[in-house]
Amino acid sequence: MLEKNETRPSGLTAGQKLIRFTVIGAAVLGLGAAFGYTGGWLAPQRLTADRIANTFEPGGKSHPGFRRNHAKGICVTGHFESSGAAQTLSSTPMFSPDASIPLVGRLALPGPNPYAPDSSVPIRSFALRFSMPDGQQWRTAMNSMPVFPVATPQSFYEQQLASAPDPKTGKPDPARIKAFFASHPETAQFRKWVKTARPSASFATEAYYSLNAFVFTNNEGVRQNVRWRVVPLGTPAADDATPEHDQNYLDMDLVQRLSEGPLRWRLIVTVADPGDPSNDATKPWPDSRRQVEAGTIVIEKSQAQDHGPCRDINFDPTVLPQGMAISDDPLLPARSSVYAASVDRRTREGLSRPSPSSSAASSEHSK
Ligand code: HEM
Repeated sequence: MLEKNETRPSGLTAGQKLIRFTVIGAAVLGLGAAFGYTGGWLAPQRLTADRIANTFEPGGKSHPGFRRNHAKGICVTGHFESSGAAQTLSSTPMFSPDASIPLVGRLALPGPNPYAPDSSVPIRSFALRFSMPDGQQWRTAMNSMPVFPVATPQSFYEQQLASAPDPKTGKPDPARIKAFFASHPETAQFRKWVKTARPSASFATEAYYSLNAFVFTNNEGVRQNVRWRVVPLGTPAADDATPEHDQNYLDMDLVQRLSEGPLRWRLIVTVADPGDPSNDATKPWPDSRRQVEAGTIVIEKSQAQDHGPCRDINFDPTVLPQGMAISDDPLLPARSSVYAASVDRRTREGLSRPSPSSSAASSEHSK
């Protein structure tokens, strides 16, 4: 309360007001510019997560509710049985001797089409989310090829553009793909692999690779660069998938195999030698590197992805427990932000509609 004889401050002078408004205006403009920069509106050529995500919607068309990449897939559940051997590499509770960790996974085909024929691509994928008793998680998304075509998000983007369907033919233009490969010699090892790769007729017979490098830290604080892969255990090779196979051959094969018992993969960690590149997924490490068998992945059940437990999971490979961290591989942060853009789009669009692949495996199968 003002005393009777007190006077109010006389107010700001015109000059002071001008300064105040200028400062407020600058702050608002600065904030807007920061949003604009982050959103890529100020620099249309700058590579953003949304711009990469758009490449999975060729011609501006998408399949609402589905993952923007690896759209056709099936959920699986099971657990991981630790051997204890990887405890020397990472302090994660998952690698404690005799740990048994529940998991939710997803087996899938790369590509944005949830109705793609199983024989359309020679690559299959396996994503896993391990949930530890103390609430920590390890999420990993692996592909069935031992080497990635490109090393950087920019090259990935260029490859996506080069292999997009030509609006005139509806098919990728071989000349553009050839030109991309010619200007990207780092794709050589991948091209060599892809020449002999065949689309397998089973998810169960494939090995799946982390491709990116990560850093493991053990209880003594020793840090080492690693990659990992999962290798099928006791599963004889299956035939190649052919165009004659049913659209949902892979799902039906999985359901059939699980009705006979669980499927198993060995989780093998490869430890880098000093000097092995950790920032370049186009360069596999030599086979002679130390291999540590961390344990066994046991898959017991499958569920259609439109109502299964994997549907809403973002298998972001940067979600890691204590004792694991991302490396300096530039693909990892890019993957994290583009997966988030994909999750944002698909969850905003509503629930995935049942796909042909879903209907083939709409009941749970376990033994
Ligand atoms: C910059 C490079 C990459 C980009 C932009 C990219 C993009 C994407 C996107 C948008 C999704 C869908 C995510 C979702 O909606 O949940 C996805 C899924 C997936 N990606 Fe990548 N990816 C990249 C590199 C890789 C690499 C190197 C691997 C292999 C190790 C990989 C393996 C997978 C797998 C397995 C899935 C399916 C996950 C699931 O089943 O939900 N990706 N990717």
